Amino acid sequence: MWGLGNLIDVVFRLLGIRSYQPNIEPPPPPSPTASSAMGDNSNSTASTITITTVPPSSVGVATPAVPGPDLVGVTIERPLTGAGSPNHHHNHIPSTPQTVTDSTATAQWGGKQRQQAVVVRHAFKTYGSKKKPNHVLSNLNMTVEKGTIYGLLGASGCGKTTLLSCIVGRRRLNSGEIWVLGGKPGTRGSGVPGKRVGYMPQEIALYGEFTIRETMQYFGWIFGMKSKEIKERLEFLLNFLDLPSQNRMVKNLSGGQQRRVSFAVALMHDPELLILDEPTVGVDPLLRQSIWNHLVQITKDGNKTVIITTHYIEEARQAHSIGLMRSGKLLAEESPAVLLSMYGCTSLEEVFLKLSRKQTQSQQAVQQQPEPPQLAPPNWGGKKDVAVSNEEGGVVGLNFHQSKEMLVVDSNGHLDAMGKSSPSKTVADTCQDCASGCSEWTTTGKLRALLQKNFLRMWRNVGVMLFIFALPVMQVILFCLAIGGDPKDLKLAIVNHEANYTNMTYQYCPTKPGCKMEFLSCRYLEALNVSTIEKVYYPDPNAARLAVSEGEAWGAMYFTENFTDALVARMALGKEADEETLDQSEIRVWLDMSNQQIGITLQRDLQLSYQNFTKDILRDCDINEALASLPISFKDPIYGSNKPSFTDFVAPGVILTIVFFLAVALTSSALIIERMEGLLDRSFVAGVSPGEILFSHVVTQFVVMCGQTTLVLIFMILVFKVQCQGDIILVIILTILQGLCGMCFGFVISAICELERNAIQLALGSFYPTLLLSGVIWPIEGMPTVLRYISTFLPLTLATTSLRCIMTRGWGLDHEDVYNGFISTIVWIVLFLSISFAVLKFKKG
Ligand SMILES: Nc1ncnc2c1ncn2[C@@H]1O[C@H](COP(=O)(O)OP(=O)(O)OP(=O)(O)O)[C@@H](O)[C@H]1O
Repeated sequence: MWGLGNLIDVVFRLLGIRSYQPNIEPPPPPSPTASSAMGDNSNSTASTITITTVPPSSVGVATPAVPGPDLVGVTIERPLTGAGSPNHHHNHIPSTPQTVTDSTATAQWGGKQRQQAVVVRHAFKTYGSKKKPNHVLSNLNMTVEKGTIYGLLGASGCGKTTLLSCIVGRRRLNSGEIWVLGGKPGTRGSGVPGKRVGYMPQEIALYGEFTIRETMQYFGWIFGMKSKEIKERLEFLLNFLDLPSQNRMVKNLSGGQQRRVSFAVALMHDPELLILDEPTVGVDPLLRQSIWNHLVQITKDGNKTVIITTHYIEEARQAHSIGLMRSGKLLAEESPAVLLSMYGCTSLEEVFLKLSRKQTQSQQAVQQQPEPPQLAPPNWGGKKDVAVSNEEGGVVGLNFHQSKEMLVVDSNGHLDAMGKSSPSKTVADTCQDCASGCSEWTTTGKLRALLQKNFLRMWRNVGVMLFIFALPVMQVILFCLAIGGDPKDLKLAIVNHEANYTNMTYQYCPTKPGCKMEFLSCRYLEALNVSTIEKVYYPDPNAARLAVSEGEAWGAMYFTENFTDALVARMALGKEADEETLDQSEIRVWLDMSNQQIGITLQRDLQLSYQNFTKDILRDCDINEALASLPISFKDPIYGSNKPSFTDFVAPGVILTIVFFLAVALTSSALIIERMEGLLDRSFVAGVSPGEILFSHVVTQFVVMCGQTTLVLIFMILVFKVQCQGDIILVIILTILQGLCGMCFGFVISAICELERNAIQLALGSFYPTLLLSGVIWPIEGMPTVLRYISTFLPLTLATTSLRCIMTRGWGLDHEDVYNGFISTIVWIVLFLSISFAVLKFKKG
């Protein structure tokens, strides 16, 4: 009879609310198919439902090739339906995992009741787009009993790794259900991913720059082990796996040694469930045998379970059960001895070939049928358990009686995927065992491990260290030396017909000091002795202009023969001056304005020099020199100086850009490299959450950022004297915040990009638009209106304005322009962090 829990759950379901019970999934009503397999009891209203098992074969006793303890004398219960012979091709996988509470109906190994460590039901998994799906798992069912070694065999690419990654919670099925150690992987309190599982992925997935000891310490800390425990375990594993000195760097080990270290990591915390993806590749036969012996040993007491994939099919004879996988299904799931006798083969390879042929034939037969059965989505209970019937129709000759022990709904309607060796211990209990540890958002061990890992990786990589600290300094130095200075030695082609032409570098031109109106052109040319201009002399205006057109000079200047007389007449006559006087008194200049900065500099210096020249004459003649100025008087500016520096304008934006994009560069690849090397997955499976990974990187980067910011500001402000009128504390805080913002943007990039190449492209691709649109090198007031709006919503724009206001105007946080920069930066940080956290959390294949 359903308990109150079920009733509440049904009400919740009707209301569309998923009730929360740690690790307990409310079971769907039993399907008719399951019912028939269960016999009458399935419909019983008794407090427990007793289910029979589907038998393996007529062979009731499976004797493994390498008999391990508990393996002799296997008793598997007979079905009530009597459809258990392999010849019946009966595929009675219960559509819903159900618990057996009647001990007579459970599988027994050596007289012991077996619990189920892993149950996979109706698993479907595709990669690729909906239009072109690559079906990797197609209605796969699998049962791994606790305390056994389960060998998962199959050709390359058949989906073994995919299945394992779904079991450890790193990938999600498209549909179907997986139960691991009584809970669903990835659910709260299940301990999976986490310390209940030891996972050895196919790739090495180790930090190359760590020593063996540091590697084990890292994972040991993550698993919450004490330093003493780690040391002891390390010593055992070094001996057991014949590893070299614990101080050897992983990257300097041979391929086989690296695989053994990887295996040691999986064994480190002595987990309940070991998932090993090809652990024996590249391992010599002696060690391979000792690995297998160890696996047999640890499963001896019935508490540890091992799932292992291997390409050496024959070595899997030592497993208690074998799952032969092909085309996304298990062709068979049985003990090696049963498989061999059932198919009359002498090797497992033969069995596999036989089964594969049968599967191909059955698929062809199905295709020839007028109405091929649809591959229906899995149906957990209810009337149409189509998936089960399809298996029968689609995979002829397969023995799917893997459910030696089914799962039964207990009196409270709770699902016991473990098969319950102790009636008092339910799945809920099992899961709650670890709930205290699993529900903590983090542990000091994990943080310690992650932080040490980040710092150690940087420390061990001198190139990265130099990059981190030398690059911003170099950028500042280069910026201050290369940008904003006045152009120097710009060639000006001068033609002065008041003096005789001598040669290009020299022209005799007498200057008369005091209030003497002679050779005024020479006096002006003397006033033109500025560092910007290098004078070159030409005999006539045409030659000078030709020099400009040929790029030999930036401008040509011409004084007429009677320049001095005409200029004096112009000043004396004032409004009476005739056209010719005006024309002759003119200094004619032709500039090359193709380079705006150079053209403007020349214009500025020619005009300033002329003003100085006239003021000098007027002063010598006791006339008010103010007459030489335009009647617009620029008083001392309120902010800045009368001779504004481009450096001061650009510096705030450059400081932020350097810190922002260095952080992007550092972080954007950090996660990708770890992910590509399988390290991220390994840490996730060990129980590290995306939040913890992000947090550890934020802390590491923050320390780095403080160093970078200090260096950038010291060089900018103290060494190169870029003006900073405001509070330096505000400058520091805003710069560090921008660094954090860049780091979070880097996280987003690394979370969404699969390849480092794509991350670099995205980071570089975002650099120029951000730089150009953020008002760093040109005022946003000069942009079209639409771009100005877009610009406002970029992470660097308001921050640049804010920093500029602090540094050049000396404003504080009470000014809108200043606090807007802080607010926008914080908003961007939160946004980027949320995006990367969400992507990391939900981006499973
Ligand atoms: N992330 C992915 N995106 C797209 N396709 C994938 C992805 N991972 C695996 N596949 C494809 O899924 C199929 C199964 O791959 P999987 O790695 O699970 O096979 P496998 O049985 O473990 O192979 P092997 O024994 O060679 O390791 C392959 O065709 C593979 O190309």
